[in-house]
Amino acid sequence: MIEIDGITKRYDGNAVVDNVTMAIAPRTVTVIVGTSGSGKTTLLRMINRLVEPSEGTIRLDGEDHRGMPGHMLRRRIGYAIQGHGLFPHRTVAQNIATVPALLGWDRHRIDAKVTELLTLFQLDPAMFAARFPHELSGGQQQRVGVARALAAEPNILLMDEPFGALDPIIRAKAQADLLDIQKVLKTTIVLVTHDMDEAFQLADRIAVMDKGALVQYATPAELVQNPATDFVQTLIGPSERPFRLLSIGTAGEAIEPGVASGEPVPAAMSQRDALSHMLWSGRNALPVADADGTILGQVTLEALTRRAAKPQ
Ligand SMILES: Nc1ncnc2c1ncn2[C@@H]1O[C@H](COP(=O)(O)OP(=O)(O)OP(=O)(O)O)[C@@H](O)[C@H]1O
Repeated sequence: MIEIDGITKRYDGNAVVDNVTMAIAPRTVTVIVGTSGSGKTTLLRMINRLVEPSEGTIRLDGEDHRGMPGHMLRRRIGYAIQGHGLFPHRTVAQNIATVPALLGWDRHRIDAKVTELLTLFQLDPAMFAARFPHELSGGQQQRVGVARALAAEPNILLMDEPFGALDPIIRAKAQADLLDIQKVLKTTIVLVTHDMDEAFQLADRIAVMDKGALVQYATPAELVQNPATDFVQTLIGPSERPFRLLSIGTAGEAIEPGVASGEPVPAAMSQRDALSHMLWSGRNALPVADADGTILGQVTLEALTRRAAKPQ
């Protein structure tokens, strides 16, 4: 649990983060969004004390995070940034091993962790461990950056625009991989992004910042259905509202009994993508299959229309 309590950061008397209070539940993904300069990065960096708060408290599992020196705290909290920040003259394995080595892990444990993480991030250890960052693609460097942040098995991973430099296809894959990895490692993730699509794809809860203030902190669905301010409404994009609602539910959740014809869609597919399939194939119902290909029922245009509508 991360409890942020009345946290403020002032530079030259100006509050760039202003009295923010929020609680982040363990093993969830919280995404901080807002316009440029709204204080997102400053708020994130106060959690690991890369920026020292001017006022307020942050408690990690009940303990004031000022209870240990900043550099020790940062060894316990993973931190991944845009452009990955890898050390150019260290190999992939040495980069990933950075914090475990600082913590004094023995060689065997470090090697096992490097191999485990490279495998988890779909980078063959035999091929990648000894390479240098410049011998990797941008997407591979980004994965190594996140692997490095996770190496010391932190409970908390802070991510600042981690996918900002990736092209849209690699980015979508990186987002999906992050969710898979989060389910395995059960890390609490706090991620800053400009990209509302990314926020809706990843977040259990979204924190919206505007001029240093936290204007809404809610689930993606609540944000669409009940935006706290005009700013939140604008950020979501009024014409996007139905599609955002569909993007957070799966075809499996909209399933109904019945037999539809044609190629099935997976139950895990988002309702938004299911709608897209329907429109593109000119059908008004699609069969839905589980991971083994067993047909579970159908999803209909009518059901999706109902789910995309403003709640009454
Ligand atoms: N060290 C500093 N000294 C003075 N002002 C600062 C400092 N760091 C940040 N600021 C100011 O604080 C405000 C918030 O900055 P921050 O980087 O947290 O915003 P952000 O929402 O992450 O922006 P972006 O999306 O553009 O990265 C900005 O106006 C910035 O200029």
